[in-house]
Amino acid sequence: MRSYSLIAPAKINLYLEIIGNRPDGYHELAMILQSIDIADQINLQAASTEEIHVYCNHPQVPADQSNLAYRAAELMARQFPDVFSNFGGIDITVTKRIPVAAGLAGGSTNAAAVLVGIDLLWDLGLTKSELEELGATLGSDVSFCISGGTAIATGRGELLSPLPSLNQIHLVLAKYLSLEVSTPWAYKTYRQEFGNSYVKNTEDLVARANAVHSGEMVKAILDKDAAKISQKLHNDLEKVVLPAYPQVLQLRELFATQEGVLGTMMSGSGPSVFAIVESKAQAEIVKQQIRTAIPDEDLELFVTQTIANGIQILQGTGNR
Ligand SMILES: C[C@@](CO)(OP(=O)(O)O)[C@H](O)COP(=O)(O)OP(=O)(O)OC[C@H]1O[C@@H](n2ccc(N)nc2=O)[C@H](O)[C@@H]1O
Ligand SMILES: Nc1ncnc2c1ncn2[C@@H]1O[C@H](COP(=O)(O)OP(=O)(O)O)[C@@H](O)[C@H]1O
Repeated sequence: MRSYSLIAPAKINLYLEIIGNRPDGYHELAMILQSIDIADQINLQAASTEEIHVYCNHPQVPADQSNLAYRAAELMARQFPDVFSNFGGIDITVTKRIPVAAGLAGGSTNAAAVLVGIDLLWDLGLTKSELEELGATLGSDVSFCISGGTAIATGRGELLSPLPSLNQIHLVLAKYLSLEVSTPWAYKTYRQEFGNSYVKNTEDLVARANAVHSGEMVKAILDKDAAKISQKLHNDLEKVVLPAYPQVLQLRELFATQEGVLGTMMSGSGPSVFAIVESKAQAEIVKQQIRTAIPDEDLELFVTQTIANGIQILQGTGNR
């Protein structure tokens, strides 16, 4: 039986600017996305059942048709019905290590891995941009997760311009296990509170998009300068999430006052918060300091780093 194992890394947002409302109800964004080395493992196994099944070890992740990994497989089955009926069903096993509902694109990167894996499993030979186009129909962050690394993302988040790789920037990442922030809530609240300050029509949107402020961050990335990157971190969604979630605000403030922390920011729609530090050794010290300040077992802490890749193939067999 054919099978593939893939590694699906999480992402953080080094920059997230909300440019305006879009006619499709989404928000026009200017983001800089960055892969990190916290990753899930996705195993795909051809099955004789002619059905798609998802198995997942995490209590907060549904193992039904709402799972993004399931939806990615279903999309491929719909796109390539003849190949699907030729190869039969698929068993998908998701081994979760990425914190769930954290602003780290956990579901999106699982979907990206399933697209890449099924392309191999079924010998489809799809190009990166074909896979990215399919990914964009599943979620705004799925396209990025395919190639990962460092990229400017505009539109809904699906229009990508790769940047030179930025590996080995050391990070400490924190997330309260039981705290979840809904992405639709975060954008809706932002629109209600700040919608008047930005543009409403397409012409203005183009003018505003030309004036986004991520240029300084791009320069810092090109210089691979962790200190400069740390000074230019930005996330508009902090304006609505921090006031509504005091625990996230507390984490953000605690990180900012730790010796050795170059910069700190919430990732995506939260509630995870990351800090950039100078070295792995420094990251371990900062992690320990945060643990001492907040001994709550509900707080998950990770020492991690930026990486230059998205979905990676761990192993695969092509024997039918
Ligand atoms: C906030 C970000 C930042 O990278 O990440 P997460 O916090 O989810 O990881 C993304 O914009 C999230 O991407 P993703 O989670 O793929 O979003 P989607 O499934 O496409 O959309 C979820 C919901 O978010 C809102 N949404 C999303 C993207 C966008 N440009 N405008 C929006 O208004 C919409 O309400 C949509 O229904
Ligand atoms: N494969 C998956 N992995 C994680 N979460 C998933 C998955 N499929 C569906 N979900 C659901 O998607 C929601 C968002 O989770 P996740 O993708 O981890 O966060 P975020 O969108 O903040 O990056 C959660 O409520 C979770 O139950």
